[in-house]
Amino acid sequence: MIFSRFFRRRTPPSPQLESGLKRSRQGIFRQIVQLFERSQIDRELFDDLEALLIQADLGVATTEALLERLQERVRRGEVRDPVEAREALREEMVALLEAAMRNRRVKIYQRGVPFVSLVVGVNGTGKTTTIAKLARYHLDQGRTVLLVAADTFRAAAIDQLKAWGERLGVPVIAHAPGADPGAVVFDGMQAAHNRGIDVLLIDTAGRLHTKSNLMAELAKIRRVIQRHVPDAPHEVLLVIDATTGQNGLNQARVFTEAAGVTDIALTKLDGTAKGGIAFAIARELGIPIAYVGTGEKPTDFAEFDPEAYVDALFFGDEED
Ligand SMILES: Nc1nc2c(ncn2[C@@H]2O[C@H](COP(=O)(O)OP(=O)(O)OP(=O)(O)O)[C@@H](O)[C@H]2O)c(=O)[nH]1
Repeated sequence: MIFSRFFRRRTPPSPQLESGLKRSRQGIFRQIVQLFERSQIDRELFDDLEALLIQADLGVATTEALLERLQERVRRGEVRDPVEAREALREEMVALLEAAMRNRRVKIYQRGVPFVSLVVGVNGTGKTTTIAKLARYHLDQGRTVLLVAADTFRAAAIDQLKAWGERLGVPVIAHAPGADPGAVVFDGMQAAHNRGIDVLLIDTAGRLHTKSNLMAELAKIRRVIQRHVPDAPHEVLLVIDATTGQNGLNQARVFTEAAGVTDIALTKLDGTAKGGIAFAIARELGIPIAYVGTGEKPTDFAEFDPEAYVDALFFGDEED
């Protein structure tokens, strides 16, 4: 447990996060921890920290903002040696994630009114898998779930959602490939009412066509939803693939402008050493990360917690 000597861990470990962030922790974040084994805070330490944070995918703007906060604390005399600087870095990283979390809408689940979640994002980011994970999460909380295959553009997407529905024992509303997504959503809303469903998870088409097409399609889906439940969708969840790094952030900007995104699900954290993308998302989009995906199984999923996330980047139970 070499890392525990360097940072004070405050959150209980989350097994999903701990294993999901292993590559990040054992790669760049280990090097970041090691920077603070030096004897003094100097220019070189900040330069090396800057390079590593950028390498970890925090992006230039977010890295500069973090370094500025740290340097300010050094100037004020609050941070006097590398050990204090490590602790300050941890605090600033948590604060950065928490700032976006303050924009979180409270999720209210009421019996008799379906909670409608519109899941958006580029194909291949893990949208369908995330829907399966969310379905399992809501089932575990005792809620009934219905899946809606509104990504009618690809036959495979419909089949994949049906397969998950079967595995999880959850009904799926689907039409033939090429059908009008609005019509599928209409049937989904009606089925939710008739069956007294608590949570409706809607899979949408993720092809990166023009922003105006994307907006038009999502606006239509919204109108159909609101005919049944005026204050829905209650959640517009954007799925971002962590392995695509800064590119994923650019896609996110398009969807944020087109879809009124309320929450982010950050997937495939297990497949990257660049877990720093979460900080760039939080700071540059200001949208809360609600969930993280840490593998292909429905259980490889966790609600996002800023402290647990930062701690999992710095601590692990590996003995190496
Ligand atoms: N390692 C890992 N793989 C994941 C995760 N989430 C999804 N995947 C995999 O990523 C691939 C794409 O996931 P999908 O859920 O099909 O992605 P999608 O966005 O629905 O994409 P389309 O089906 O192309 O619309 C699949 O092989 C998933 O098993 C994750 O958190 N970790």
